[in-house]
Amino acid sequence: MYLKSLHLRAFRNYADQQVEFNAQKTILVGNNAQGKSNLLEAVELLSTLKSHRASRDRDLILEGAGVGQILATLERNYGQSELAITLRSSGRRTLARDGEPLRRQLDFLGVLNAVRFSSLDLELVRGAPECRRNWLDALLVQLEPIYAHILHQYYQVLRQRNALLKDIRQKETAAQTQESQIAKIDRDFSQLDLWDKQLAEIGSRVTRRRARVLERLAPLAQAWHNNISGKTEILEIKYVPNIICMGNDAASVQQAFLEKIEQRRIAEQQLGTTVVGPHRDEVELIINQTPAKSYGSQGQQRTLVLALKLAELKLIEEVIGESPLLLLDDVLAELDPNRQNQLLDAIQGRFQTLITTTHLNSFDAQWLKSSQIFSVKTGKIMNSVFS
Ligand SMILES: Nc1ncnc2c1ncn2[C@@H]1O[C@H](COP(=O)(O)OP(=O)(O)OP(=O)(O)O)[C@@H](O)[C@H]1O
Repeated sequence: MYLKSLHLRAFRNYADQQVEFNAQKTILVGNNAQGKSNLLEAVELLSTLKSHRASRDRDLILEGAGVGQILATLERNYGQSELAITLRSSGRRTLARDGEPLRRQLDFLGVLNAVRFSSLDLELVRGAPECRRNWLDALLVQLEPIYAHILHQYYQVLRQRNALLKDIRQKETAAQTQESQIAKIDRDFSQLDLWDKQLAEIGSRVTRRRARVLERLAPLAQAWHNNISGKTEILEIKYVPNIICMGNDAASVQQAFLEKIEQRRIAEQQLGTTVVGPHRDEVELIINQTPAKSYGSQGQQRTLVLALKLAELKLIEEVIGESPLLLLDDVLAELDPNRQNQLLDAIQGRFQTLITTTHLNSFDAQWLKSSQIFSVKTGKIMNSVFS
């Protein structure tokens, strides 16, 4: 797929900016805080409808404006697509594809696929399990947009179940002094049974999909890691689901889920929260039999993240049948020449790549020659004197 143009209206620090892409590689060069990452963020939004930096749409809209817009023209094997996201400070977003308003996010997701790689991605190795779950979920949404809906449903059920558990705990405390609370608790328990079933049903869909995607991703990442490390390191990626089950069929996972809920019932009631389910999954990253998180050197961790990102690119390409975009946010200059070359070799003109950087000196001359170079200054993009 190829992003032909992008039009940002009142988005972040861009008032009204049109960008036409005309090379396989685009380099955005500029000082800090000029708007380079903001442009990649717009592409990220087109791809996932989420930003890793903003939780509220209000922050994405140019300060002082009420409405912001991201418009894009994308070329895919099946033809051209026009994408539009309208952001409102009041919070309601609207989406359109080829001029038609879309009611479901699902119909927007999966049109533009992209893999983002930034220095923040080291958190994938170093950060809490949540970072790895989020990464895996974002990848799944790209491969299978319906997963966004499944995940949304799961967190909805989880929230309701947590509220009920909290309520039961409060009533139990009160029941020690008031008889009238006991009947209410009985009613809550029968409601809890219903939530258990829903949690197990939707939660097992999450667990099974995460297991499946890691099964496909792991060998790709292993091969890249082995290659980049000069065959000195062996990477292992292990999915550690909260619900452990021998089979991966829906019935077995659901059964294991319900059994675990039963085992942890007292703990859940005492804590007043759900302790069973994929919101407690972990993905272990192990290099030469040692957890990368605690023992990996910075260099090893960088190699690992690079291997994961290259594996993501390959997997999306395999599943979608088209090459996704690659967004490199200030990351190339941080890689040593060996890793830089590995990455550049892997891209080989196959993936449209948008790169942000504060300086061009670390780039290979050949690379610069074949790239389109823009300079970014206070929310304005100009053709660079280097191109
Ligand atoms: N909603 C907004 N309205 C106006 N300006 C904004 C908004 N959100 C962010 N900015 C501005 O955008 C700039 C940050 O841009 P960006 O994150 O793209 O930096 P960058 O060019 O990638 O730099 P760095 O190399 O530091 O990452 C800051 O000047 C910030 O004040």
